[in-house]
Amino acid sequence: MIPPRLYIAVDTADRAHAERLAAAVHGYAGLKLGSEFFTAHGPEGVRAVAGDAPVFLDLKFHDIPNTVAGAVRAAAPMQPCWLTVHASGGREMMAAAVQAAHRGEPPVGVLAVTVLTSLDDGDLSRLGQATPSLDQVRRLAALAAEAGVDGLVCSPREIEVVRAEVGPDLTLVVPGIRPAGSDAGDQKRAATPADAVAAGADILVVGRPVTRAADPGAAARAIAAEAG
Ligand SMILES: O=c1ccn([C@@H]2O[C@H](COP(=O)(O)O)[C@@H](O)[C@H]2O)c(=O)[nH]1
Repeated sequence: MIPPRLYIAVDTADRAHAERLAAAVHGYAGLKLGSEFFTAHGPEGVRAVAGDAPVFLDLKFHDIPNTVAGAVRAAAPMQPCWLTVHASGGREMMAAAVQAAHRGEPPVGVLAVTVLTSLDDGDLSRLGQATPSLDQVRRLAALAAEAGVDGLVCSPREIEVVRAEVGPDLTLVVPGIRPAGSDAGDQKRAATPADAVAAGADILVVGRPVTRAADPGAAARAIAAEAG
């Protein structure tokens, strides 16, 4: 199977809704299952809803290295293509995650989340981080690359800077995607599918513009077409 360029964020605790979304996008998008779905339904729910679709397990692990490595080992039987850790957990933690993920059979790809796309420079400043988001993303991306991760999660607005920092080999996964005219919601560093792909995104992550659409299948197909 060709790895999907589009993952739909199935952020719901309603299993029937998740199953309908999975059916609507089957065959041309993968499924990103995160803390809302996983907390409600666990590994069994992930397996049941995903079926044969590629799974991106977005639990954003952030803990000491030993604990994160254990969580990655525990996630491996779900056979996700990707899982996430927070880059701000540090190089040692990311390296422990990578070691555990690559020992799995099949190995799992580790993505490091740089700076959440829901944060802008004002939010970061209120967290005591005066450095602009672009510089924080660049620094975390470099650290994650040193730790050996397979890819990075960044906003569409940082793709070019991140690519220049880490080179061509890492997969750049980009949430904060909003088709023109759609509601940004809590996303503060967002862009359209076409702009994200033009900037060099490898994988787009889209949630509410698809999951809250009257016809999620049609919405996902339109985004896939725009992404090319
Ligand atoms: O920086 C990040 C990291 C992860 N996400 C996740 O992507 C989706 C986006 O959903 P939308 O409904 O399209 O906003 C969601 O599951 C987040 O947990 C992110 O948005 N930003």
